Amino acid sequence: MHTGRAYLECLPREKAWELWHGKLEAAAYFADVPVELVPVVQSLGRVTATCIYAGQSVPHYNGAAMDGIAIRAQDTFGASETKPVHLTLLRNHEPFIPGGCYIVDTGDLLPAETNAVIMIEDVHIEDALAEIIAAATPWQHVRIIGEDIVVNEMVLPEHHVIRPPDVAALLAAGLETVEVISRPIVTVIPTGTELVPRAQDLKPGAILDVNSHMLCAAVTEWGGQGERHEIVPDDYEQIKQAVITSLKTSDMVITNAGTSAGTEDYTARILAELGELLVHGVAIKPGKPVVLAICNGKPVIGLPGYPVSAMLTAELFVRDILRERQKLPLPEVPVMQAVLARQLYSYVGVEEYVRVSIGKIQGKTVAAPLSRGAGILSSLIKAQGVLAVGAASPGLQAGAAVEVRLFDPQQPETVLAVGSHDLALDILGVFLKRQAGKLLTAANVGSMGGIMAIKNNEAHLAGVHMLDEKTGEYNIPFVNKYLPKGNWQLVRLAKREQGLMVLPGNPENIKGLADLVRKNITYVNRQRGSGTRMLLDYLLKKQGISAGDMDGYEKEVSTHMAVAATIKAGAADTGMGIRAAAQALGLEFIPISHECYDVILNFPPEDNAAEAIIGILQSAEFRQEVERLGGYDLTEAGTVMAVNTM
Ligand SMILES: Nc1nc2c(c(=O)[nH]1)N[C@H]1C(S)=C(S)[C@@H](COP(=O)(O)OP(=O)(O)OC[C@H]3O[C@@H](n4cnc5c(N)ncnc54)[C@H](O)[C@@H]3O)O[C@H]1N2
Ligand code: MOO
Repeated sequence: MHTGRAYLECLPREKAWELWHGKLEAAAYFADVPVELVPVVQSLGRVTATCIYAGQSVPHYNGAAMDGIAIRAQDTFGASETKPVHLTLLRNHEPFIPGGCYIVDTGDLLPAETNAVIMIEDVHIEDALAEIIAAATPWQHVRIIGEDIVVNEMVLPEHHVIRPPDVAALLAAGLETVEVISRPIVTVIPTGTELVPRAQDLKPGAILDVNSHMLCAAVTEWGGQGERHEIVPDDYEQIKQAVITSLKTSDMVITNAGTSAGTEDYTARILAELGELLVHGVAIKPGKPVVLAICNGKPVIGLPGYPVSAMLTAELFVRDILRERQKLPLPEVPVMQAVLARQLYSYVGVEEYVRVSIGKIQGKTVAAPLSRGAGILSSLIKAQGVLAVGAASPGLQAGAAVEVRLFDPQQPETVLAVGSHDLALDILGVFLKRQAGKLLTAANVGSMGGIMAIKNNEAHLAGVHMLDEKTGEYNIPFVNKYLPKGNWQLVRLAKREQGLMVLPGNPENIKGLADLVRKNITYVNRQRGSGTRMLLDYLLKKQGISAGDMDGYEKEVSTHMAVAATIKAGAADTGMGIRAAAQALGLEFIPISHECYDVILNFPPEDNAAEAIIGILQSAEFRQEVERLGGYDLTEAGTVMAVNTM
């Protein structure tokens, strides 16, 4: 039965954490932790449960620390260059006699009754006699018993993360096993009737379960042991049973999806029934509907279904709980100060996490926001970090100082591309990494957004394809108009084939733009300001076709792929876009025109990146790789179309 009550109360993140952590602490979740014995040779990264004491001394015998002769020190007293001492060389099995010595190698057991070693380079051996010209001090060049570790001495303290030299020290101290804190077992239960386990089972409306694998991987990264439960459909009793069963074998249970207000979102009610529901709803975005509960003294957490929400809430509410349970140190979060590349609106009352690409441009570090949708998993892949827009903030202005939480403290040198995206840019990124060791990061904001980013020194590179209706010329009039200053150059990347996409077999027999005004032909358009829309308007005007006579001119979508998907779904007969999009969805393509996709490069003169990029664009390897995508002509790639050095 659905109660209709959506959320308890959206708590601020800090409050939710305090409640969550406080209750777990009160339940002794961080104190009573299971331990286990593991072979020392498999203990890397584990955390010692107790202090570990040596079972034997290291070394456990007195041994030679150098190659040389083992002697009794008092036999050498008084030796000098003018009064050398001669010692008798004894064989290994011969008993020691005063004035005798043995040849030893580093690590050899020191022969009985000797107490020092003289290095071989300080000895002259002739006729079974060793001549020395300096006195030795007792125990010189000898590794004495326990020099390193003494039996019963503490080798490692408790709650110590075992590193490679620790493995060696434990073994040297005579230990074969070590008591460590057990890895917390975390069962991840993917819920949702729409979920399927394998890509081959996908059909419209079905969703591939990727989150459970992502969350198990995250648990592993945080020291735990992720156990994936099989998919449970949206059924109150089945989810409840899955949680009950999982609780028996786990230290923590994560359910994924079903946290929100939908008719089949049961998580919160189930957890309230099974234990104490602490939180349902945190004032964060993404991740608002997260559910936190304690059942049988164990944390049970309902993570939202959208992948980005699931990942970010796991980082907020799972990671440090697991680390603390294992006594693992909480790593310091690396942060970087940056300026925001463009304006960001945000909801007041929720803390919003925006994934960003980062680049250092003309001396300042710029953070360019990426797609914000909770379902846009690729934003987490492309981003170098996340910035939090505080709950009280309605948003941030372009140029605002922000602090970015970095995913990786080691930031490679980046080339930040802001503008219109094209598949060729991804390939440029691969070449740039190979040849110049730089990472190409991209934020897609359209051509005009790219020009503005260059103008404000907030991008190294901008992809642009803008047609000037008056001259029929691409890009050059725009850079000259909007970028009167700055150290930029406009470089040709490709000519892209633009055309009409139609269903396979071209059922309406569309041949060109003139067909768009035919009765019964429906069109799907690109949004105003997009390069494709500019091109269509230009060509319509040139051919004297009135947009008003078209059915669907007003129907707008915002990507090439969305045009293709609309036609594929039968919601329009045709629409304009690039060949690669038609190819991707198996549509037929009627070529209409070519457009010029160029890049504006913005690097200081001393930076060789611009040169490297132009070199790549001109290379045969790059051209071939891009042309293979279909619909690209790279004959002019790498040609500088316009420059400005003001
Ligand atoms: N009326 C309202 N609707 C929604 C609200 C709201 O406040 N009022 N909140 C939205 C927010 S915010 C989020 S986040 C989501 C959370 O949704 P649920 O946790 O209930 O999850 P589902 O609706 O079942 O799934 C959301 C989405 O994620 C996909 N999904 C689920 N599991 C997986 C998985 N294992 N692997 C990959 N993808 C998965 C699922 O198919 C859906 O597409 O609710 C909003 N709605
Ligand atoms: O909380 Mo949801 O994750 O904002 O989309």
